[in-house]
Amino acid sequence: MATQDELKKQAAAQAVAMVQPNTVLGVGTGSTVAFFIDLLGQRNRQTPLNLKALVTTSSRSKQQLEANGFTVSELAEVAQVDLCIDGADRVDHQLDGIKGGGGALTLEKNVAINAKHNVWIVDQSKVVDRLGGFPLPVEVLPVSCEQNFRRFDRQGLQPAYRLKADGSRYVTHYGNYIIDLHVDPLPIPAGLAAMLDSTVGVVEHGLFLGMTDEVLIATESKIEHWTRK
Ligand SMILES: O=C(CO)[C@H](O)[C@H](O)COP(=O)(O)O
Repeated sequence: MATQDELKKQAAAQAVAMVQPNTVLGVGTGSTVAFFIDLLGQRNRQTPLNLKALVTTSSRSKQQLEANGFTVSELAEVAQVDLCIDGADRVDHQLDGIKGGGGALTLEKNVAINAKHNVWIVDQSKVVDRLGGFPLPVEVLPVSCEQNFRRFDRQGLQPAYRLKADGSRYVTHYGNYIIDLHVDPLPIPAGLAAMLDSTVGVVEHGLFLGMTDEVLIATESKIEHWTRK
């Protein structure tokens, strides 16, 4: 039986084959994407891809890309991303998902929304019938985080600040906190997304609805290839 890491690597390898030379590539964050970056580096060393530009969604991925010989640009420096490859924490059969387990949701959503084509790479453990089974991250401004925490609590969303190993609050790349909501399954994801989108002090949330075009799912027997209808 393949390990979870072997499955992640298989999905990553398939995504590497989708990258076209002379394009602008977006690269996400996470352990599956980490396999993608190393395999992309291998391919680029064998046959240079001459990417026009490459943007990424975290300092972790940036470091790894640079270690693989890539030059990384800021999103603001590129007009549009041709293809974005990212992981996901959960994905349902409508290709909606929960992301942000690694805390990079704000930049991930900004890169994804500015990409012509989005592909998620996941192993079979991420697939769900109904979105849930994973805390929903919400990035909040520190200035109103307590009010929003209490608001989420009153709404029954079971909020918890994301903490670091030392017990202090996790701080995002942009200096904000993450409140994880523990609702499983999410009853009406689109309604929750709309509520969060209109909550002052919420910077972004991990509901990625209608955003990805394809999902590559590594299962024991094959790579399933789901595309948005
Ligand atoms: O959204 C993310 C980071 O914010 C990742 O894409 C998501 O957490 C999946 O990570 P992994 O491939 O390690 O399971």
